Amino acid sequence: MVEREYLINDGRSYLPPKVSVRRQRISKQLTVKRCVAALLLLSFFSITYSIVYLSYPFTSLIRREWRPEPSIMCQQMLSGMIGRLPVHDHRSIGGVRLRTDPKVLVFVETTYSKLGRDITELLVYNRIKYKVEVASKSLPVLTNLDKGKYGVIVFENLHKYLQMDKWNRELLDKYCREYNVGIIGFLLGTEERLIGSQLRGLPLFIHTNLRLKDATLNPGSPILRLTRAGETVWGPLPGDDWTVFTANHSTYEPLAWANNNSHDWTEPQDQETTKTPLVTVIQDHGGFDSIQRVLFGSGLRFWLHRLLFLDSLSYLSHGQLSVSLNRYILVDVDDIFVGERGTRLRSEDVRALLRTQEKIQTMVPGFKFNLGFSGKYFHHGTSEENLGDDLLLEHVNKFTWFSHMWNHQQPHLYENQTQLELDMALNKNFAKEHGIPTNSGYSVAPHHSGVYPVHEPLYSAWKRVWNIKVTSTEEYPHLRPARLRRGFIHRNIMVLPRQTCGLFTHTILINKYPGGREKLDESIQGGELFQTFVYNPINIFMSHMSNYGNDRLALYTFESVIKFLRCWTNLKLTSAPPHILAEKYFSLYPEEADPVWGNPCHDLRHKKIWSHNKTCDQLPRFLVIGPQKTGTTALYMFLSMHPNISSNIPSPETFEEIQFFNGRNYYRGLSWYMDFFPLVKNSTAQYLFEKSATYFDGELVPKRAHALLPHAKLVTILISPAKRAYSWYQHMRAHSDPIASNYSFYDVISASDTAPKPLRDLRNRCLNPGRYAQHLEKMVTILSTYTASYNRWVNSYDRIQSMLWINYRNF
Ligand SMILES: Nc1ncnc2c1ncn2[C@@H]1O[C@H](COP(=O)(O)OS(=O)(=O)O)[C@@H](OP(=O)(O)O)[C@H]1O
Repeated sequence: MVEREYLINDGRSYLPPKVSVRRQRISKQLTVKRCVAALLLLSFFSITYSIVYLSYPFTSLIRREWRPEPSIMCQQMLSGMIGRLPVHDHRSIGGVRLRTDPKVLVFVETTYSKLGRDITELLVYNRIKYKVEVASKSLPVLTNLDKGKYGVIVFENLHKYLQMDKWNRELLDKYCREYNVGIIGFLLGTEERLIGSQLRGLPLFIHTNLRLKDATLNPGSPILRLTRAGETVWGPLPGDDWTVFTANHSTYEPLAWANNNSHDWTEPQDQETTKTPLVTVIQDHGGFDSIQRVLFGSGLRFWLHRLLFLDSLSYLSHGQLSVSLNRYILVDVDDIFVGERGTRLRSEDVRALLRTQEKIQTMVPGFKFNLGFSGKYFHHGTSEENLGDDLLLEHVNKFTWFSHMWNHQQPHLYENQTQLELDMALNKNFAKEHGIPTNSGYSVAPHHSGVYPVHEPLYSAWKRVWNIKVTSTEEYPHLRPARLRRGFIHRNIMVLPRQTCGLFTHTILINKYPGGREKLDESIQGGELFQTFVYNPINIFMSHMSNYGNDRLALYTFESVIKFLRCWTNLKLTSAPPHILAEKYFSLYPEEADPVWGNPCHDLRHKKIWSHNKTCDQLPRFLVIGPQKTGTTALYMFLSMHPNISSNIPSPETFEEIQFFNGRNYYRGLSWYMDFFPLVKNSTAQYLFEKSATYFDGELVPKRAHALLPHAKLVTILISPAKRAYSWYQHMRAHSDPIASNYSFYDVISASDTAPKPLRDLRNRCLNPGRYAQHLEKMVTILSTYTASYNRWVNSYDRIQSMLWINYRNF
């Protein structure tokens, strides 16, 4: 029977009452069935979900098709020309009369100007020495004993050079000609747009305030050494204040050019400029006034300019300021076996790791991923991830390996050295059982703990259990900025600076990358990561296991950046085991072997990874620095009598003096020093102090004391230098020194430079500490270089002045 529906007058359907009851019954039955079906469906999904969830946590639902693939490709890669073209050696051009270790002289607009800071930071990164002068002041001394002090002169604002007063300009130009030194100048945007304006005194014209795109290099330029030509940086260039050059003389040769990207420029001559490439960096060969120059139409915001700047320094200094083209790479993969379930490596990830490693090996000879393992968490993943663990071990010899902590515990949390060693031994036993090599001599501490600030038990345990020779950290002397990271050697363990690649344990998915995928790509393509490779001859990168599973961001990152480096630079990439890298590092930078102990309490991050047993209350608040024989022992005794003042406990070797900052004791480390200031319960002493009379003339003391105790007061007593010298002579006689016993005081102090060495040594110890003005001046100068601003410099100076204690009666 057909049930009819009637339309009521408002357009809705209406059923007659009898039909409606039957229909309601049917509808009720249907609803029950639907509910049951829905319930069944829901239970099915919940069971399935919990099964999935139990074996793979949420992260396994990652959409793997979004995983980024390294797609960097360039003409030179395609043509197979990479590594075949000769690289310019700037040393072969022209003679120079520079000192062996020339600096760069940088003229800045103000001490705070942005580009000036960019320039000096770049120089610091590349360890190129420099001197900064504010332009328009008088010139610094340019020569020393007929040798030029500066290899290149840089002007943050070229106009400051062009508008220099006649005298200084002539002096500077004369220096450049006579010592064969070149000038680098930057031209930035102007308040009003200049069009075809001539640069004062030069046959060169500029257009300013342009927007540009698509930068290309002149492949024939002799300046290119580090930088490789042949590619184009497509797209808009950073900034809207570019200056471009047009020349009226054959001395000029373009180094880089780009296309106009300014839509608002409608003047007739610009119709031409929109089509012809515009010169953004130009070389002056010196054909006009015998001075070579490289002029930049924008600052260092554009990454390519950073490379061109380094090449210009090299070219204009005739190779005296060239950076090496060799780059060593080591990629540490920390936390092997440690990651959480669902974020670890599966078999397919391990296979991808091997494939990428093979690809990188074709570009970086000797490259192997360096895997840092914590054995306790082996097979702690899902069943698929456990297969990944097995596959890593199947290919154990394809990688290099190093030990993390057995249980990933931070070493500074162990006060008990035996326990620390036992845990390390567990990891070693694990390695032996699973065929992992144990002889790399390299290890890394979880979270950098114990490496710096130094936790002595870690160094001892590393030596005893693993015979560690090398480690690496990003904590010394401070986490940021990266350009200031340095190495040091402690207890024969070489600590290398470690670089970050922009990925951390939590950075596992491209669509969650902080700042978006563009941020990572920017870092790879000319940005921070790319520049890390360019500036550091030895690169040890930190990455984590989770970066190689999931979206495999680390594989993407390293393969991409290596390709990008090959497209844009002539750097020779290679790899070597950590101990070889460490030896190379300290032969390149021998001055870094000496550590500098900072105060862990001045850095939150350092405090966090410092032993809980330590406290900065155990450090002195003032130092009596000498000089010797001025009554320092008497002062030490008088001060110690004061109930609010307490001195160090005596040293078994040097009695009341610790002699930490001036000699070999410094290498015993901070903990050793602090042990001289034990915390005494219920003590009223608020002021701890230390007296070591040899600090006064100790070469390294100002730097070291300032690093550890930047706020400490320094106390010095000055008496007549003659009386001081005589007192020292008597002191040596009293100690039966053979020279003092056999020579008169007059003989000693008047000994010539040809006298026997022991006699000269005694003469020096008598006379040198008494050169008060010299030592105080050095102290002030050193302290001022370690302080950031003028105000702090004044404070440092005051620090010495206020505590200068002149014993007039003895003068
Ligand atoms: N109160 C007081 N005032 C001034 N001078 C004093 C005082 N007490 C000791 N002395 C004299 O200081 C000389 C020892 O100096 P130091 O203690 O600095 O010597 S040391 O460097 O620690 O060995 C030593 O000098 P000489 O006797 O001339 O050798 C001490 O006699």
